[in-house]
Amino acid sequence: MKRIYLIGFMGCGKSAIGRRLSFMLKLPFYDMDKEIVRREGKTIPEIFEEHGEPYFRSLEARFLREFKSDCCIISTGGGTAINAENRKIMRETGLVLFLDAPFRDIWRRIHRDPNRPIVRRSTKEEIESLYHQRHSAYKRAAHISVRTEHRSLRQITEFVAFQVHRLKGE
Ligand SMILES: Nc1ncnc2c1ncn2[C@@H]1O[C@H](COP(=O)(O)OP(=O)(O)OP(=O)(O)O)[C@@H](O)[C@H]1O
Ligand SMILES: O=C(O)C1=C[C@@H](O)[C@@H](O)[C@H](O)C1
Ligand SMILES: [Mg+2]
Repeated sequence: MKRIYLIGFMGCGKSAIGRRLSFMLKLPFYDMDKEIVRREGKTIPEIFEEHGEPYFRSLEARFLREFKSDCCIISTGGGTAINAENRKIMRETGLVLFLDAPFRDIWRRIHRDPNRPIVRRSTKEEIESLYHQRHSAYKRAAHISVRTEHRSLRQITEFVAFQVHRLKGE
């Protein structure tokens, strides 16, 4: 089996679902944001502040280009799927699932989190506009979109696991 990528906007649940899915499917789990933080020895706000956003984007692209393992779950960063080369790599090396959450759920989850530099530097209106701008890139990247509204983390994880088994059986 190839890789399973989770994509979507900040706070849609990529990290939370990825961790649960890895337990359920007994597959290794990689959270791209955490891998980048570990490799750089800096937090994401520090990387943005000290080196700028383009440098962070280059680290995401390099992670995907150089990553070697198969049969694993990868939670991407919220901006990973915006880059066309990243989309191509993900679609060619795995199954790409878009966790499609409504903006009001997203905003409730992220607006007080200091670890997301884009949220820290923007107004609610700016984040909402970014959410709409990015939506079509997530759709383009994904093999499957999963609507998360009114669903618990457990329900979403079970639904994603079901989709993975269904596609494996085809
Ligand atoms: N369907 C859901 N029901 C309840 N809580 C949720 C749901 N989805 C996500 N959450 C919670 O919202 C918070 C943000 O989720 P998470 O960190 O997984 O987002 P993310 O997509 O990884 O964001 P980022 O792109 O910034 O890394 C977490 O506390 C998570 O447990
Ligand atoms: O949506 C984004 O651009 C980001 C999302 C997070 O996962 C991190 O990758 C970082 O905070 C940038
Ligand atoms: Mg995350």
